[in-house]
Order: sequence, then structure tokens, then C-alpha cells
Amino acid sequence: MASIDATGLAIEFPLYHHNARSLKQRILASSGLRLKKDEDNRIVVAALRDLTFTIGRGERVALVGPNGAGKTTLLRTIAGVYEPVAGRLRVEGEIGSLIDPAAGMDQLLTGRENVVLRALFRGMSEAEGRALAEEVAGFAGLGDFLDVPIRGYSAGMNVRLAFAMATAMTPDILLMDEWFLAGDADFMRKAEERLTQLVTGAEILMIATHDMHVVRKWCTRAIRLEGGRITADGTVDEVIGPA
Ligand SMILES: Nc1ncnc2c1ncn2[C@@H]1O[C@H](COP(=O)(O)OP(=O)(O)OP(=O)(O)O)[C@@H](O)[C@H]1O
Repeated sequence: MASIDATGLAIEFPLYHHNARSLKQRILASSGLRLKKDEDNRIVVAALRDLTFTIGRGERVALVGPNGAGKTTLLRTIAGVYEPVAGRLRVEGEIGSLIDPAAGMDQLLTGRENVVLRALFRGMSEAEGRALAEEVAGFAGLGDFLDVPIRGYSAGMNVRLAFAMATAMTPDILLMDEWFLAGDADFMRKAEERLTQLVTGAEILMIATHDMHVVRKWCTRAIRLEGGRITADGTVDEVIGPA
């Protein structure tokens, strides 16, 4: 059964600066302390600080909060991209990730090869992978580009391939960053129905968004992040106010 369980979770990114000394002085003089020195005396951004939450089966969670609050960092951490510097994170269930379109794709391989590889990785046979590639290509409308290395794709083609691939298999946990909802209008019309199926099929949805219509349409719970911390966690009405 899908679940996400975080206790005291923290993520930090080291910052490098040609004039680290003056930066250090300014940081030490500031009171925000989002930028701080770590144990090795490096300056780091505290992207996520002391997050504790549990998400269970059936929950559809919106991550809300201002730019730089830590929403995408939290999604990427749950997807296993970043390693916490403190705390504990336990994720049960297969993850489908609509966060970074190029993540997990080999730029030198064609769209078809990438789909087959992903299918094999998920335990499907090569024949199933090839059938999936046809299905993905049809949905993404890639035409001949399916057999071109993906480094030759436009940004929009990358999004369409990533979307078609991630939505071809229903995951237990669906992680989504909002820009996936802002593609080319024709494609998004086609994508919307599929997205709704996927959202309702997944056991857990987590979506980072600034769009309160999306929050109200899909989510049952909202977590507000500010400065890397959770400042509110409750029902959608409790966290973003009634419609
Ligand atoms: N790879 C990285 N290296 C250094 N700092 C990073 C990195 N990724 C994120 N950060 C920093 O971590 C903080 C959180 O960023 P994040 O992208 O998670 O915010 P967000 O809430 O998704 O913002 P937005 O709404 O603008 O997408 C920011 O201060 C950002 O500058």
C-alpha cells in the first residue's frame, strides 16, 4: 500500500561563490538563516527544513507556497533525486514522476529506445516495451522523431514524450510539477482526460502548483511551504481558504 512518511526531513544545497568571504559576512549578518554554514564551513541553502508529515493511500496533496519555498525540491526528494542531510524519509509504492521531462532519459538514445529501456526497467518484456513505444509515440504525436535521438527534440517534444511515457503506466504515487499542465493547448486538451484518469488511478497524488483551480479540482489536502518549512497542513479549505 502506497505511503510517504517524512520525519525531520532536511535538504541543503552547497553554494559556491567567487567571493565567498564577503558572501559569508553578509549571510552571517542576515537574520533569515535560510543561507547558513554547514559542518564543513560551506555556505548552503537550507532548501527544506525539518519537514514531518505522513501521506497515506487515497490522499491528493497540493504543495503550495511562494517561489523558492521548496515545492519542487520536496517532489524531487521523494522521487529519490536528492539525499536528505537530516531526518528520515520512507516511501512505499512505485513512483511516477512528472517533474523533470529529461530525467531518466538517455539523450543519445532515440525516443523509442528510451521507452523500451524504461519498460524493461519496470519488468516488462521487450515485446511489451515495443508495443508501449508505439502507443507512446501515437499519443505524443512524435511521428518520425520517435526514431531520432532525443537530444534533437524541441522542449515541447521532450515534454510530450515524458508525459506520454509517465502516463502510459499508472504509478502508485504520482508526483507532478505544475508546468506539466501548461503545455501546448492542443496537446493539453488531449492530455487532460488522460491526466484525470491517472490522478484518480494513482493511490497518492502530490502536485506542486500555484494554480488554486487545480488545487480545488484535484486535491483533498494542501501543504503550504514557506522558506523550506511547512507552515500549514490541512484540508484545501483550511490551507488556501474557501472558494
Ligand atoms: N540544485 C540546486 N542548487 C542550489 N540551490 C537550489 C537547487 N534547487 C533548489 N535550490 C534552492 O532551494 C530553494 C527551493 O527551491 P525550489 O525550486 O524547491 O522552490 P519552489 O517552491 O519549487 O519554487 P517555484 O515556485 O519558483 O518553482 C530555493 O532557494 C532554490 O534557490
